[in-house]
Order: sequence, then structure tokens, then C-alpha cells
Amino acid sequence: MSSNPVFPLGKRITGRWNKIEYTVERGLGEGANGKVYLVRRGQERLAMKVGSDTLDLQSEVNTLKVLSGMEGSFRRFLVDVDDAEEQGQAIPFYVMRFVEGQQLQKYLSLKGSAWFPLIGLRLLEKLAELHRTGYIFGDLKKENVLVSGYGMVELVDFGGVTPIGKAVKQFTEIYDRCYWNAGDRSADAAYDLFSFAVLCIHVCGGPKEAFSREILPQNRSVEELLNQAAADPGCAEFLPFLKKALRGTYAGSREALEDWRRLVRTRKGTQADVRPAKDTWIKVGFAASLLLFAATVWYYW
Ligand SMILES: Nc1ncnc2c1ncn2[C@@H]1O[C@H](COP(=O)(O)OP(=O)(O)OP(=O)(O)O)[C@@H](O)[C@H]1O
Repeated sequence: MSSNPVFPLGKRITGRWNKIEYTVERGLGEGANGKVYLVRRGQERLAMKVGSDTLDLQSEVNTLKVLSGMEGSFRRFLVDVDDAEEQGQAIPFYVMRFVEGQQLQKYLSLKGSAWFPLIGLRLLEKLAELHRTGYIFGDLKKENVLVSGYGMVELVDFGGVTPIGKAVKQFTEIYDRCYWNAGDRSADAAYDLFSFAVLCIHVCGGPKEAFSREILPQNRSVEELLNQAAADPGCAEFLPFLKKALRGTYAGSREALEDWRRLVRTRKGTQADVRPAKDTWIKVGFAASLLLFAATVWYYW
């Protein structure tokens, strides 16, 4: 990993070529390929990714340019590409839309795991949208899923996005089909669905042994993943879906999405679990009408 420069809060960065000025507000996250900052351009809040590995950053920019030019939710995602100058050195960066929200695991720990079926649905919708355009996401993992409001989902980190049929170059081992001896790394919808299934097992229920220790290559298999899922009651309702996604038997993401949608619809208690606000409003409404009644009685007495 190459070392990324650290920009302090309030730092002003002016692009060498496009001359646009940004002010750093705070760090948003850091990974192997760069550091991401929340920046301001005038009144607009944007996200700036800075990395010293020009090749990696360039490949992300190329993908983002393609997605930004297409219709759909990734349209105009990429905002600017430039270099900053630090002590005579050029530091490449690109600027993209700022995605509000919390990382998936944090969102679930704050709001409760009952939100996961809805989040999974929105995530599958995003993947299906990407697949329709001829790309897969490639590096799907919990850190790359940001959730806001009532389970609204956005994907970040487009370093793994790959045209269907090409080899996936950026991936994370435990989400990778090849790591689990379940297929190759050629980009197809099933590759993302596999990672989606691993993500489900990872975030539902309690911590899983398979993700916290080094597993010998000969022990990595779909069956091992399914055993982990079967042993956790938090995963039980997803098992039929997980079997198909891990074994690669879905014809495509639309079929997987329909299956998941059925699962969400038939789920017991979904409405009550996911929409506490509705109950709260009924209670508030009832209390308000009691108060109004009491006030009316008092006035006419
Ligand atoms: N557009 C954005 N809006 C808000 N936050 C973002 C945005 N892009 C990235 N982040 C945050 O920054 C973190 C790191 O960004 P990113 O995943 O792109 O870095 P990376 O170096 O490619 O990471 P990795 O090593 O996981 O591949 C993300 O997990 C996310 O929390």
C-alpha cells in the first residue's frame, strides 16, 4: 500500500489543471487505494478520493466516467479529476458525489437487524441496475454499502467494477467466489450474488468463525459457508436464498431480486419491525385527541 497524504481540516486544495477550490471538512474513510474526504465547493458537499497510486486511481476514474455518463442512479457521480500540489509533488485526486449514510454494520447496530431484509432488497436492486448496464460491482462488501434514512442504500468504491466477461481485479478475499473454491473470477452477475450472500451471512446474527480466522484453502467451500449460516438463527430465513446464490444457480440478478422480494413480503413482523414510526404516530395522535377532548370539556364546563 502506498502512503496517502493526510489533509487537515480546513485545508484548501486547488486543482492544478481545472483550478477548482475545495475545502476539507473531515475524513470519511480510508482503504488500500486511498483516503476519502468530505470537501466543500461553495455550498456543495462532495467526496474527494486522494491516492498516491496513480494507476489504481486512474482505473477507478475510468469506470466512474463510464457509469457517470449512463442513465440511472450513478449518473453524474464523478464530478472532477485533478492533481493537488503538496511540497512540489503532484497528488492525484478525484471528486465524486457525497453519499450520506453509515456503513451497513453500524446502521444495523444502531437501528436493528430487522432492517436488513429491506436493505438487502435495495442492494439487490442496485446490483441488478448495474448488471443491466453490462457491469458487475466486483468488490461488494459491508464497508462499501452506505445506508441512510429508511434503509436507503448507496454503493461506494468503484475500484472493482468490471465489464461482464472480463476478469475481476479488485476484490476482498472473504467475499470472493474463487477464495471459497466456488468458481472463477470472470465477471458475471453470479459473482456479485455470491458476494451478496457472503455479506448476508457476515452481517446477520452473531459473529461468524469463518470470517475471523484463516481458513485452510482445502476447507474453503460453499458448504462451509452454508454451515456457518445454518448454525445461526439470525440467518435461518435467508437459507434458501443463500443456497442458490452461493451455488450460482440463479439465472441472473432479476431472478435473485424476485426471490428476495418474496422473502421480504412473506416475512413475519416486517411491518412492525421496520416501521416503528407508524405506531408512534398512532400513539401521539391518540394522546393529542385525548388532550383536545379534555380541553373542550374544561372550556364548556
Ligand atoms: N462518495 C462517498 N461518499 C461518502 N463516503 C465515501 C464515499 N466514497 C468512499 N467513502 C467512504 O470512504 C471509505 C473508503 O473509501 P474506498 O472504499 O473508496 O477506499 P478504498 O481504498 O478503495 O478501500 P478498499 O481498501 O476497501 O478497497 C468507504 O468505506 C466509505 O465509508
